[in-house]
Amino acid sequence: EVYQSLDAFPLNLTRSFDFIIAGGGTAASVLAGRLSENNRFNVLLIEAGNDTASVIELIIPAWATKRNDTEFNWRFVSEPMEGLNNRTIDIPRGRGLGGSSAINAMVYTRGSKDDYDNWGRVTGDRRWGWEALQPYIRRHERWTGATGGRDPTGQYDPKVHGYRGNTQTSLGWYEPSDFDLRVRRNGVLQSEEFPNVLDLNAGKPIGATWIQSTIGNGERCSAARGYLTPSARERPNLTILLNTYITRVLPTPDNVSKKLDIRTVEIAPRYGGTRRALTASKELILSGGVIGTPHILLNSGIGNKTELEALGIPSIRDLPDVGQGITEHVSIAASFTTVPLNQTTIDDATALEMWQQNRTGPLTERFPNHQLLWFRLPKNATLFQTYKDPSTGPTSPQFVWGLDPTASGTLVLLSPYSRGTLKLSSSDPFARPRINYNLLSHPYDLAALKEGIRSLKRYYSGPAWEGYITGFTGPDPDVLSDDQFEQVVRNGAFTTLHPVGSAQMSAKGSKGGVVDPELRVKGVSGLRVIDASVFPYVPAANSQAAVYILTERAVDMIRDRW
Ligand SMILES: Cc1cc2nc3c(=O)[nH]c(=O)nc-3n(C[C@H](O)[C@H](O)[C@H](O)COP(=O)(O)OP(=O)(O)OC[C@H]3O[C@@H](n4cnc5c(N)ncnc54)[C@H](O)[C@@H]3O)c2cc1C
Repeated sequence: EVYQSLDAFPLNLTRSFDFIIAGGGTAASVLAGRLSENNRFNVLLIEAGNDTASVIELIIPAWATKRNDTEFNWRFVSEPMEGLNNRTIDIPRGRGLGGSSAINAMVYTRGSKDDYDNWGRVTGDRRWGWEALQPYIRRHERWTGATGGRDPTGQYDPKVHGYRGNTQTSLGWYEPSDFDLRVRRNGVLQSEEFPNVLDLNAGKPIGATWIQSTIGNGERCSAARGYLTPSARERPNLTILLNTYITRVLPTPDNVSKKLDIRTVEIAPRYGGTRRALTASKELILSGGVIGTPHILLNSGIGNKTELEALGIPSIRDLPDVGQGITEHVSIAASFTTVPLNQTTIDDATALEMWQQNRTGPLTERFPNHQLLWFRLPKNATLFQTYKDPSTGPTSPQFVWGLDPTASGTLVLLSPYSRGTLKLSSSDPFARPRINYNLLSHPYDLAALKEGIRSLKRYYSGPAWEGYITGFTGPDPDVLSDDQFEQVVRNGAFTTLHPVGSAQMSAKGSKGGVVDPELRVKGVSGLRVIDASVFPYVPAANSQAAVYILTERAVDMIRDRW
């Protein structure tokens, strides 16, 4: 059953809930869908926003940004960052069922083998490594081929996909363009540094890859649409409560064990009002995302004791790492010039007709480019004489660049050293938290972006680009002085919306971190955190696939326990 608001939610619910999932986003939708498959489990999911599943702008892939309003987007704003010459940046995050997966750009990239092996290393738990995660990597996915049914042979590896999962994935509807073929030709001619890769989701995405998306039959497949399907919503053991704000999690008052037990969630109507408390009989699972989760923990008195008490919030568990260590990809714009391009475009009315008639055409895509270039710097790059490479290993790209026919775009640094923080601004749970990613606070990140630009220059000087690329507009570290380059980057850098790691998992005995490798809050029983906040490192990839993988893994940990 779906309740539209707390007011509509019956006060005298006789049912008790085995699991309460606090937050209704990407991870939460997977949890609610999977746990309620077992009719022994009574599951309640609580979400601050509205339903998203039938909002047309959130279904048509090219229309994703049309609902960039506060209904479906929290629209946080960062604090001024020193590394960005005191600029603030916008921090969009999904609000509504499916969370960020309902408003994101749908790019489907799992990351590299080393990304996951590194999770296994830092948590001392091999279950988080690439090989051990293979069943979960496939379990969430339903590969659907290419939109419109064209033959995608040679653009993906059928062996590495899942076919029976909930998240529909696909290649785009377009046939490869002359530009795409030029990219592939260059992949052969420059195969040493920029090879062609058959499938970006096979564990070693280094080279030119075709883009895959969480799109099925020309429609966005958010976590809400994939897991909270009409038939899942009909389950008598699944309750969804919308437009309800989680203020805090609360300790169990009559707890007899010495260990702090937390299974109660305090909630209020979306815009404030009388608060209520609900207790799970088995577990409370926090899935508020990279901003919501640490915000709720801190509001509850779980975090840095000194800082919380200074705000007048009684500490119930001193965990100084709550809100610490947020990692986000940092990016800069760069542009090359090309010979005049003869690009045909389809007008808006025709595009809409194509989508309506048979779910084809440009509205089935979010981006105009069909391929991505993932790359690493040469092993002997002088930069590594000064800095240890922060990327997780040789299968992890250090950069990604969208291969757009205009040869202009965004260069993304995938493994930055800089780490950020989230802190409370007041003891009011409705007050916005103070978010500072500290972008470009570590000198490696700036130095790496400089080398990344040089790699792009080498790429576009490859033999296949003769007669196509005519120049480089910049920012060019070989033309600008060091100081000029630095100022261009600091004044222009932005992010790619993949923040993670505000409540990180760490090894069982480790004093650092917020959750153990089973994602239980350290020193607390009854409470897990399952979402992107637990990632100890940002993957060298867009972050949603890793959330699906992590959550499917976590579902089995919960099932094993109960
Ligand atoms: C605009 C945008 C574009 C992106 N593009 C891509 C992309 O192309 N590919 C990709 O892989 N990744 C992309 N990402 C990132 C990816 O979507 C996220 O990493 C992932 O969805 C996060 O999942 P999550 O479960 O951790 O959090 P979310 O999905 O954000 O879920 C958190 C949920 O908790 C709810 N919540 C928070 N606080 C409270 C509270 N106090 N009370 C009640 N509910 C609360 C929120 O409303 C939300 O529904 C993008 C993200 C954004 C915002």
